Amino acid sequence: MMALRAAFSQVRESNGLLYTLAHRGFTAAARKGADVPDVTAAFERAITPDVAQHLSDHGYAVVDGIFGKDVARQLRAEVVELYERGLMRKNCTHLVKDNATSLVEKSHVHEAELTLDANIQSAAPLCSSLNSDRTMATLLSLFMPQVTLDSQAIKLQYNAGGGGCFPVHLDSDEQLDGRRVTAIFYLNPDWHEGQGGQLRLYPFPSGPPLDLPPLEDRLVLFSSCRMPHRVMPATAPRCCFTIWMSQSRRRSFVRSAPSLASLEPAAPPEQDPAAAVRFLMHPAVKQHVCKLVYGEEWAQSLQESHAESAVREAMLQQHWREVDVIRRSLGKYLPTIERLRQGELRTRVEWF
Ligand SMILES: O=C(O)CCC(=O)C(=O)O
Ligand SMILES: [Fe+2]
Repeated sequence: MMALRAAFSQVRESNGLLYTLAHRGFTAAARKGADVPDVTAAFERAITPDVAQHLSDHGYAVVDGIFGKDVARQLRAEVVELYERGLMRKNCTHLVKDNATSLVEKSHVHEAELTLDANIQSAAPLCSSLNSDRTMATLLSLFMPQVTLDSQAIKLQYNAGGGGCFPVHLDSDEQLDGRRVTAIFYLNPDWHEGQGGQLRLYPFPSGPPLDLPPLEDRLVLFSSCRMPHRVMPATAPRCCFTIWMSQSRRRSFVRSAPSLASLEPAAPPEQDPAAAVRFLMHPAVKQHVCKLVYGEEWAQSLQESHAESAVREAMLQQHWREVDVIRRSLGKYLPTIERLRQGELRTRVEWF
């Protein structure tokens, strides 16, 4: 542990630019009369080797009490202010069909990307200062040698309630972009069960879906490319912000997408069940297995997240066509998939 801490200080000291940016963020917060929180210390307390180990082994980790109540309230106030000043945009689901992308608005969910917009940065100085601090990415890279997180982006979200939610999705595709770790900070004091809005993770096949209430001052980390998740309908306003940490420099070393045929075991699943499980758990295959296993729930979440429209219908039809194709191409593995679903087969998942 001491050796790791020493290595961490060296990394930090060699990166003066990040410190300057973080300091500018704090100065802006201070000008507004806010206390100046020590964000670096908060991240150092939060991202321990144990947290990184849990993230690595299970694909997610939860840390409560990140900044303390006062800072959490300041962060929430910034998110609410951006919403009330009309500086947020409706979040959209992207439907890619016949080489064209249509955007389908999610009901009630509003967002602002801080990274690109100087106006929004100055309206939310504390949130911006969090994104300028690289401690979280540095520590995760140190404790999880599978990833080298060298850039990050932040998005603020205001869900106005009234059933606002997200469909089941992955945040990223490792063939297409560098996002590897999603970190969501929740900012909802006095949350109670009846308000919904839980983050639901699907850590298949390690366990059943897991509901995490969006509690004030809670941080949830998970694998951007390999952890399917959704947000349950929220009946009350719900605030959070997300930091996506990416490995941009090593992207070119990421293996290219293998074909299903090249991964398939030579022996049929009855003869070599272990090889069948390995095949089904390959990240390129597992995402399809999840879509099949949670097909109904996936469809329902698409319906709940968007108002009725022709594009939503097209999205649902596309979903069911995909599920059908997956079911047919994985036909001989269906009994193995069912056993995985029942938790009868133990297997190690590579989450990163
Ligand atoms: O609001 C949340 O809890 C998660 C939002 C989400 O999944 C996303 O922005 O991609
Ligand atoms: Fe997401």
